[in-house]
Amino acid sequence: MMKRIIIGTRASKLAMKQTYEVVERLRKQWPDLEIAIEQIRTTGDRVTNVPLSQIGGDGVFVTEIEHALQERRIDLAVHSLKDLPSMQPEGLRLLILGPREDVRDVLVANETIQAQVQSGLAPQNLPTPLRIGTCSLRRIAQIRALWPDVQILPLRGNVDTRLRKLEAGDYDGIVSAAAGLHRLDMQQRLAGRLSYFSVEKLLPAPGQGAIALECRNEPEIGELLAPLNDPIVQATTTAERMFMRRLGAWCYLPVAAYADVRDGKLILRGMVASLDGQRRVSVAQEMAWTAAAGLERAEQFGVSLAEQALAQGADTIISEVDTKSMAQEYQSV
Ligand SMILES: NCc1[nH]cc(CCC(=O)O)c1CC(=O)O
Repeated sequence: MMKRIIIGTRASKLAMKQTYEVVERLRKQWPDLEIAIEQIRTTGDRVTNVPLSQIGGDGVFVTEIEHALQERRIDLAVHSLKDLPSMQPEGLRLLILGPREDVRDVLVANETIQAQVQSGLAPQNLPTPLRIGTCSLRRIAQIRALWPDVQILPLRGNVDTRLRKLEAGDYDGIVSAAAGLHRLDMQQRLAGRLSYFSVEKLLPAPGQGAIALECRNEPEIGELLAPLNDPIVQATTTAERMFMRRLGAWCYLPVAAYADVRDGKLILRGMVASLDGQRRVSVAQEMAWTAAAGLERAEQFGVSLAEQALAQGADTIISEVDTKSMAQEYQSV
């Protein structure tokens, strides 16, 4: 059994909060384990004024951390699963922590539409044009389907930066993952200004709300982390990520997927939409799920749902997304 481990993480508030959560869980499980934390600066942290897709797209928040794992400078990395590319690097594996945070996206309103948020956001009550900040193609496509006249404005940065830009009056509202706001205990501060999108209205990104533990594929560290693994969240997020991977969807495409397990059934929903919100392929499928079914079943399930989406025209929608021009401004997480 290992006596000491080094955990690598980004330095953002959200990343540190997630890391401390993991440290606490490890301490409970292994009281004698020595734990050190090493903060790692990623390309995504260094370059903040340029759209993510221009500085390398996929993996800008994780590549440096994965190198540190491969070079044995750290033993464990804590990530938001959503930030990880759907292809796993050689020699590294993922264990998913449970429980999963709220998977939904949420609209954070500024005072221009706060009253409408409280009365339920009927489209006819919203200002025209409604100015919404997001950089995610997945959110853009689905928000345009909900509110056809919406004006989408690019918005990047960590949670604090995004909220600061909202307070400055640049937007009527911004759309974020509820999980990030909840983990940073922002609900109180934002009370009365939050309007949650049901997953039916705005399907989340694969892995949204889940924390991933990444380590070398070696038995010693695997043994240490196994008790923290949540097999259900591991299976559902695996299905979501395989849906994404089969579509060849790098993080700048408008692709969404969400799975959960209810009454012994794994239900997976997937969606691909055009950026104008006009065309959409939505697919769903369920299978009996028990822990014994194994992850491979969940993987195949994600692939087969993606193939259904392709058969219904998802490939046309994907190929029509003008990735060159869109990639300059937006990403999809
Ligand atoms: N790269 C953005 C990112 N990565 C993880 C989260 C939130 C937490 C989560 O979904 O687990 C966010 C913020 C957002 O999308 O609004």
